[in-house]
Amino acid sequence: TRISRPERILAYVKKHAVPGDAESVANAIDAYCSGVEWAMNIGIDKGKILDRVVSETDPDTVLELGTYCGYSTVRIGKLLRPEARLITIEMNPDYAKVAKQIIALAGLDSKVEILVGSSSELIPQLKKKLDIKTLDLVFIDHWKECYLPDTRCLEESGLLHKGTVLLADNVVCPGAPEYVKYIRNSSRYRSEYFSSRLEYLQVEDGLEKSVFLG
Ligand SMILES: Oc1cc(-c2ccc(F)cc2)cc2cncnc12
Ligand SMILES: [Mg+2]
Repeated sequence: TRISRPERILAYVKKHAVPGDAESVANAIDAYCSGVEWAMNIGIDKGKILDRVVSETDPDTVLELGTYCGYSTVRIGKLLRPEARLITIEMNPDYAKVAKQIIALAGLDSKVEILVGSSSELIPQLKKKLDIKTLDLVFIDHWKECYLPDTRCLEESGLLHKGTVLLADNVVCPGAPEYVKYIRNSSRYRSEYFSSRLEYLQVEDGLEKSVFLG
């Protein structure tokens, strides 16, 4: 059988990126996915919104739900201070295998920890397993049906503090209606929608930024 799409992306990055240069890794993935074949990375336009939210939040501890090939992991990781930590959860071991190599190529492996498994099982273990107190930023970009249950789990696990930022991808396409309904109607969050484009296409999509009020 042919190699998978993530493995084709990895091969392209190995050929075209500069080891240790995170920006060249992200640019290589964008070049491949714009020019050769589409893939579900956050992409350039939404990526710039992600960059701005990460820079404004300047987090010590970040949780990403949904690693895929590690594109957003690299985009976030390259903006973090040296002592900051980024935990990313991916349930597909084949995706995680590729992401680990892409994150290492970007020179970010010292800041990033990839956990392979179900977010609903791993979130309750974060405090104990990873000596984490609370999260400063959560980037939600996995299966849309998991956005709301995982957010409830983050609340109940005591992982959110006053001011924690949740940033959710794909709130328009493919859409996360239950999550959006909950978060926009909850008095425990202040939410803001950032309209953009689906990665590498002219279709509308957007990010929902929600600040936990405690
Ligand atoms: O950014 C994304 C985009 C799409 C997607 C797929 C097919 C389509 F037609 C449109 C959009 C799916 C995703 C699944 N998980 C995380 N992120 C995703
Ligand atoms: Mg996405």
